[in-house]
Amino acid sequence: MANVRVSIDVGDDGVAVITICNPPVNALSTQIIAGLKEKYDEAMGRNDVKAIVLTGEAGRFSGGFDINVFQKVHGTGDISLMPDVSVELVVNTMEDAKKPSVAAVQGLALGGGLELTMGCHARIATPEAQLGLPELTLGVIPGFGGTQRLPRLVGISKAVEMMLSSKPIKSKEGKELGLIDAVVSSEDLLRVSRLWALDIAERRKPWISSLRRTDKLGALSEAREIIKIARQRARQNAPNMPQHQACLDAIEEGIVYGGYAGVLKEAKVFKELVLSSTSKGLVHVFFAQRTTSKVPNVTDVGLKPRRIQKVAVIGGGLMGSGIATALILSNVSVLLKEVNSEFLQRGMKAIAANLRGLATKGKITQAGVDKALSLLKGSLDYDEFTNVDMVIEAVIESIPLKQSIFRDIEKACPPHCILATNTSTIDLDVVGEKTSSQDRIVGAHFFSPAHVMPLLEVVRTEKTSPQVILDLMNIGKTIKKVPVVVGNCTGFAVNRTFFPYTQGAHILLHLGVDLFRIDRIISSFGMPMGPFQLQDLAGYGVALAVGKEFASAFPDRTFPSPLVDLMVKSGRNGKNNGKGYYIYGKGSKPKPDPSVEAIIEESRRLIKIMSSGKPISVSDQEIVEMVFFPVVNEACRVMDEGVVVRASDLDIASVLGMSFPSYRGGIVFWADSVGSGYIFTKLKKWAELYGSFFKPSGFLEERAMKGMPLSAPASTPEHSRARL
Ligand SMILES: C[C@H](O)CC(=O)SCCNC(=O)CCNC(=O)[C@H](O)C(C)(C)COP(=O)(O)OP(=O)(O)OC[C@H]1O[C@@H](n2cnc3c(N)ncnc32)[C@H](O)[C@@H]1OP(=O)(O)O
Repeated sequence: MANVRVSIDVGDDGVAVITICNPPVNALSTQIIAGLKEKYDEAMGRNDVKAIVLTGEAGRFSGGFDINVFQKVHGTGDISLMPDVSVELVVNTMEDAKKPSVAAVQGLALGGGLELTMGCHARIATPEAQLGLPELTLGVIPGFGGTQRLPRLVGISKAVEMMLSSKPIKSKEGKELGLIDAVVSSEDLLRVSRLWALDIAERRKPWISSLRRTDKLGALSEAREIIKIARQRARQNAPNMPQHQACLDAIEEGIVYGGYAGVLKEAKVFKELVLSSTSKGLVHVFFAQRTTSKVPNVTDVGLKPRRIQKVAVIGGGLMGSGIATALILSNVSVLLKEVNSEFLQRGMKAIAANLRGLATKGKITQAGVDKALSLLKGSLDYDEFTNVDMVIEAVIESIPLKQSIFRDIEKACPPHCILATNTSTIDLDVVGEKTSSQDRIVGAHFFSPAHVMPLLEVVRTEKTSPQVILDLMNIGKTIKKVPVVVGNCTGFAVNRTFFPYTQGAHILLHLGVDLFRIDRIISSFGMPMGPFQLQDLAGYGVALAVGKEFASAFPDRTFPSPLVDLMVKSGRNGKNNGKGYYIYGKGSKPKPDPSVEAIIEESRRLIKIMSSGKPISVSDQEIVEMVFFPVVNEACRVMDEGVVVRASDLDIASVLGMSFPSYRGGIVFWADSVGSGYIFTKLKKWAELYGSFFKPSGFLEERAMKGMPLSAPASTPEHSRARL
């Protein structure tokens, strides 16, 4: 591509400005890396060049190594596609050169971008610049020397924190830590950087190679202690993810044997990790998340999102107050409507409490809380709905109530206003049945707590206009959600796909498998908690209501477990009343409650699915499969019916809506790593043994027979009975 290049511009002052240009984030593609080497060689060879300033075009230094290359390596298994940057470019060409380099950093320097700056002899940055090493989020470790140079510039403790958390810092903090040498305005950036480079060349300022520094490393025993603690923490916080320990290995190697040995170790470990399944999953999620914003016939037809300044939220309960919180936090004015002043006050208080919670966790400042609250107004009628751009209804799941609200808001709101509902169970066509505004009716399905959970299902009906979908996607992004456009069906994409999750677990339990073993195994697979603990958390009211919903929509594949009913009868309601499958005490971890065993036995007696009353014997792997393969089976139906635009949207929905482990790439990606044939065979066997709940769908069977991945796009248009 013509606009992908590295340019060199030598001034009268003898400074060569080398600029990376690869829109939009100046990613370090193979071409850019070759260009950097070439321009550096040119600068070294020219007599009129005394020093170098390295920078990025269009206000961004660099978003790091080109992640597309990882994807190519994953697709081909060919690790030789990775260019040799760490030694060849950063050490030999830049850091050990006979002319000094200064990095002029604007916008962002992430991953390989920040690593290039650390190979320079000084770094000048503008105040807003973001500096970070987020490689671990892609299943790898920094691979251009970051594991060695960052500890030498900012000290081991901070470097470990930055790498393991993947969180960037701003220039001001970078300056305090010693990562940045000077913070200047963007107008001054190049001028100051040129002077700085000349000052180094002419020895007015020190010529420092980061890799050779040791002054920030401290005593060996201290360094080892920091790493030991970090290892323990990573084992707890990032189980199943090898990159955390591997990153610490590389840091430790450099501390013990010196920076250069560390660079070599880093390069070796980096290449191994690039080929890991963790990296494959995480890189897939990176691109899949960005692909959700590309919706055929919506985002590719030249429409522009309209500005949404004021939103009315109807209902100040758990969901309504969460949604309102998310909106005001992102500068959108909210009118909160309730039926009486008591409920309104309760809603307003809940919003204030949400904000306080975020402030306590240090996520926003007190000024941020005040600013957000100034955008909130309460209302008991529709008088002020005349100038709202969008309404989000979030009242209880009652069809007549929702229908009457939609009739009212159709009259009260301006004709451009988007009419959205947060229903999770009611058909949108039914919600809007009594209006003549079907084209502006859309689902805005948030997940609880709405101000925290990142997913927003944008539910469209056959009549919702592309403009309305685009507007909702846009406001979703404004409030920092990831909008995924889905079709209108029972449970939409996430709840529909995951309803067999708990069902599968209940079948296993009734086949005699220990409840706490199921939860333990599913947690170690990577879910934040097992299906039973999740039921405790959501409350049994939700479990019963949702169970009924799915039983009537999909009677052929619902397992009629009597257990939740029995739990309620015995006075349990999960976490809400402290008594569920687990016992919940204040401030302590949930403890398995052995007394539920009697209730489970009663449930088993009622349902009698154990053949000759004997528990089945299953391996840990089979437990994972009996819980997740039915989920994959439902995902197949969701894809077949066109409820999602593409398979990878379901991956993102599963990761962000259900906390399916991102390092497994999402539900469909994971299923493909297991293989459609294997899943089909297993489900077929279980269907014969345990009934129709496990019966493989037509879509799965077809893919299995053809040996096709589940994520492959449908080969014929009629394959997909698009519901979108
Ligand atoms: C060897 C080294 O140590 C290894 C590495 O450097 S690994 C890479 C480390 N860098 C990262 O992880 C940063 C990844 N990128 C990001 O976090 C964000 O994209 C960002 C903060 C840079 C910009 O965010 P934002 O402005 O919201 O734009 P965003 O939509 O995410 O990205 C814009 C486009 O750039 C692409 N992009 C971003 N970073 C990229 C990268 N490092 N490589 C390739 N493409 C990249 C995105 O895929 C997207 O493409 P699309 O428009 O075709 O969908």
